[in-house]
Amino acid sequence: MIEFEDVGLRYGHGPEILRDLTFTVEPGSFHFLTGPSGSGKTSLLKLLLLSLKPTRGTVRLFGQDVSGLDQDALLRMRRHIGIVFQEFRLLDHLTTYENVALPLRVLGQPESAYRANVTELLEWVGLGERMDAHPALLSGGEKQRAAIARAVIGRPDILLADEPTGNVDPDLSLRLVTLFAELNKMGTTIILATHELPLLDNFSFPRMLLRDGEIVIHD
Ligand SMILES: Nc1ncnc2c1ncn2[C@@H]1O[C@H](COP(=O)(O)OP(=O)(O)OP(=O)(O)O)[C@@H](O)[C@H]1O
Repeated sequence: MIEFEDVGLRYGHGPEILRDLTFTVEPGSFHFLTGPSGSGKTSLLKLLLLSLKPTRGTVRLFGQDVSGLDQDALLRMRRHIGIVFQEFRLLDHLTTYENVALPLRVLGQPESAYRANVTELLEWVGLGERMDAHPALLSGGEKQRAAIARAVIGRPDILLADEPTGNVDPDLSLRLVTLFAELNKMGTTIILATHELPLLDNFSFPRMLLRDGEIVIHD
């Protein structure tokens, strides 16, 4: 599903910040991406999200070398990938329900086609009672669950998460990763970047450890 072969990335004329990345992610798997601050986790997620192109090597997603794809094909592929950003990126002028429904609205779906799915998903992530609230009134954990719901409403094949537990207490962190694990059980491939190593010990998923731009452990 995801194949990297000797991938390198540099920003502008700067040094290579990702080097010699060669790995495969099988469909339906769950990987933690970890490593110290500045090791390149966010940059690697951007390559996976197709918002950055590698400066060398080959990235294959869904069996296709992404370097040969035109803008339309990249956008089509991008629809199969969901992302949860650390800073939520919810729109304050929309309700929680409207934020989660937004990706479907943008695709032109009528509300009658998605209302029941959005409501069901919000109930599943524990926001059934909060769906009419605006994000400013949600707690950090509620915002994060809304961001997760928005990322998965379009049923992406791959879900990327950048430090999704960055702003919440350890108990809630554990519950959020458990939520990702439940999504994974339903078939979504997940790559979750975090530097919270103790949290990972609660789960047996393989870890990719980035150090100075290279993967040093992938088990
Ligand atoms: N747009 C950019 N232009 C130039 N250099 C960048 C850019 N974005 C990131 N970098 C550099 O690339 C390196 C990797 O950064 P990246 O954000 O990918 O690491 P990270 O592991 O996600 O860090 P953190 O855990 O602190 O978020 C760092 O040295 C950073 O300064």
